[in-house]
This record gives sequence, C-alpha cells and structure tokens, in this order.
Amino acid sequence: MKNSILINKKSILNYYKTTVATTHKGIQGHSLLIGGSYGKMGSICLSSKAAIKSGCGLVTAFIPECGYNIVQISIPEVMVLTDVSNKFITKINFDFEPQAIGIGPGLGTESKTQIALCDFLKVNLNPMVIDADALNILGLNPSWLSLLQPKTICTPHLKELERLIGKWNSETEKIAKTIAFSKKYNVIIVLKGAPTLIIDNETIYENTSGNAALATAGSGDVLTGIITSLLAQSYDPLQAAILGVYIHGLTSDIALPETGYQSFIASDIINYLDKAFLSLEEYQK
Ligand SMILES: NC(=O)C1=CN([C@@H]2O[C@H](COP(=O)(O)OP(=O)(O)OC[C@H]3O[C@@H](n4cnc5c(N)ncnc54)[C@H](O)[C@@H]3O)[C@@H](O)[C@H]2O)[C@@H](O)CC1
Ligand SMILES: Nc1ncnc2c1ncn2[C@@H]1O[C@H](COP(=O)(O)OP(=O)(O)O)[C@@H](O)[C@H]1O
Ligand SMILES: [Mg+2]
Repeated sequence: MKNSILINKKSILNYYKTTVATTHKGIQGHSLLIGGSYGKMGSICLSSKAAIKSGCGLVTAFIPECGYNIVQISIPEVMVLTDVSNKFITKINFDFEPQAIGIGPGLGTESKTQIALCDFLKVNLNPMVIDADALNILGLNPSWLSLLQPKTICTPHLKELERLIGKWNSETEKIAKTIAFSKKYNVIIVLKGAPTLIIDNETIYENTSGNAALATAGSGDVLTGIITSLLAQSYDPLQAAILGVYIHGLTSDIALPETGYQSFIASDIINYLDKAFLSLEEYQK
C-alpha cells in the first residue's frame, strides 16, 4: 500500500526484547483475557493459551461459569475467574492488577454483557486489546468509544470495522475513515486482513508476514492473546501491536511447508510460536 511503512524482521528487531536471565513470573507481566460464552469457550481458550505461549508470566481468564472446566482442563497453566452468570458475562470483577487486558473473543452481545463492558470501561485504566464482540458492542453503542483509554488497541476484521466506522465506497475512503476514527478516539487500529494494516493516527504500517493458511476459525482470537501478552510485558501499545501481528503471521510462514494451507488451524499458530520467536532471535545474532 502506498505511504505505508513495511513491517519486517529488521524493523521488529529495533525494539524486540530478549528474556533477562534473572527474570521471574512475577515481573514478566500478568495478562487478563475476558470473553467466552456458551458454545464459544474455545475462543477464550485460544486467546489465553496464545498469551502464555508469548512470554508473559501469568495469565488469568475471566469467563462465564459454564466455561470453568473447559478452560481449566484445556490449559492448566492458565488461572480462571468466573462470572456469577452461567452462559455469558454480566459483571466484570477481578481482585488483582493485570498489566494488560484482552477483551472480546467469544464474548457475545447479550444486553447484560453490553452493560458489563460499559461499566468496566468506565473504571479500567490498564492497557487493553479490544476484539470481536467487544468491538461489536462498541459498534452498537458508539458513545462508549470515548471511554477507551488512549492507545487502546482495537483489532477488527473488515466486518467489525464496518460496524465501527460504517460502510465505505472505495479503499481510499476505507483508510481515510479508519484514520479519522483512530484520531478521534486516540486508538490504534489493527485492521486484520491480507495484509493486516496497523493504523495509528495518520501513520499506516503494513505487515509482510502471514499467508492464507490464517483464514481459519480462531486465528484472530490467537492474535488477541499474543498482543495482550506483549502489552503485559511492557511493550508500548504500538510496538505490541506491530510485533504481535508480525509474529502471528510468521507462524504460518514457518508452518506452511509442513502443514499446507488446508490443515493449518488456529492451534497451529500457537504451536509454531516457539519457532517464530526463535527465528527472531536467530536473525538477531
Ligand atoms: N472456537 C470459537 O469459539 C470461535 C469463536 N469465535 C467468536 O465468534 C464470534 C463471532 O465472530 P466472527 O468473526 O466469526 O463473526 P462476525 O459476524 O463478527 O464476522 C463474520 C462476518 O464477517 C465477514 N468477514 C470476516 N472477516 C472478513 C474479512 N477479512 N473480509 C471480509 N469479510 C470478513 C464474514 O464473511 C462474515 O460475514 C466472536 O466472538 C469470535 O471471537 C470466532 O473467533 C471463531 C472461533
Ligand atoms: N488470506 C489471509 N492472509 C493473511 N492473513 C489472513 C488471511 N485471512 C485471515 N488472515 C488473518 O487471520 C486473522 C483472522 O482474524 P478473525 O477474522 O478475527 O478470526 P476469528 O474471529 O475466527 O478468530 C487475522 O489476523 C487476519 O489478518
Ligand atoms: Mg475475530
């Protein structure tokens, strides 16, 4: 895309942080992933697992009650807090200070969930990634967008973007409207697609990793977990968004010769995160 800054390994390595020998889980960052609803608990499992596989020290998932066994059994490394309600979230409540929050995968748009999101946005000061149904709820209640903290990261696919900014008649208009949205609310937009663009105010970054194997259910849920984990590890929001999008794509580039397009699934993004991070470290040497 014209006027965009390309994201590649070289640019990432300007700020990529290797792990310090003396670190411990208490200072590696605690991510909180909020989402899930009856039938969509897999989404928050994917986000939470991606977060713990991306380097933060601790991950907690906040989910409706019906997901308790599902998340605990799927990912023993992740701690779980449950809502009072069984099938969807009605009140967001936790008793610790996360370094970053990712909200939206599988959340649903029940009216009580909408109110819970609004009440939460009124008090939250933590760095945050907003995805999926949390974006859809904001699309339904645009006045709540002003509650977002500066540099909140929004990760819409095209349909979610349309729910936020309305329809467009050309690619140029789509980008202009997205830039205007980013400026108005002072948020970073990760516009997911092929390629993914990251729009921060008037600056546009274009990702160069990734391929069509990523066109599979849960790919975006995994991205939310990765970016949240990086935010929790004290990357600034723009760096977390750029590194997260790049490493997410890189997993599919490394996997492709082994999995092909058809059989690559969202869990494979998580499975290949180790090789993707290692390839950054190799390049750095
Ligand atoms: N295993 C799970 O539990 C999963 C749960 N999911 C959750 O399901 C809920 C609904 O999300 P969905 O995104 O599926 O549904 P949406 O209704 O938000 O989006 C689907 C619509 O958007 C269009 N669309 C998506 N990406 C597009 C693109 N790049 N270009 C053009 N059109 C595009 C599709 O054609 C379709 O019409 C979310 O909460 C999500 O997190 C999904 O992530 C899938 C996996
Ligand atoms: N053809 C493609 N090429 C590259 N990346 C893709 C392609 N299709 C999808 N992706 C990526 O996969 C992810 C899909 O996210 P999303 O639509 O939110 O999935 P889900 O909601 O099922 O988790 C995004 O990161 C997007 O950029
Ligand atoms: Mg999604």
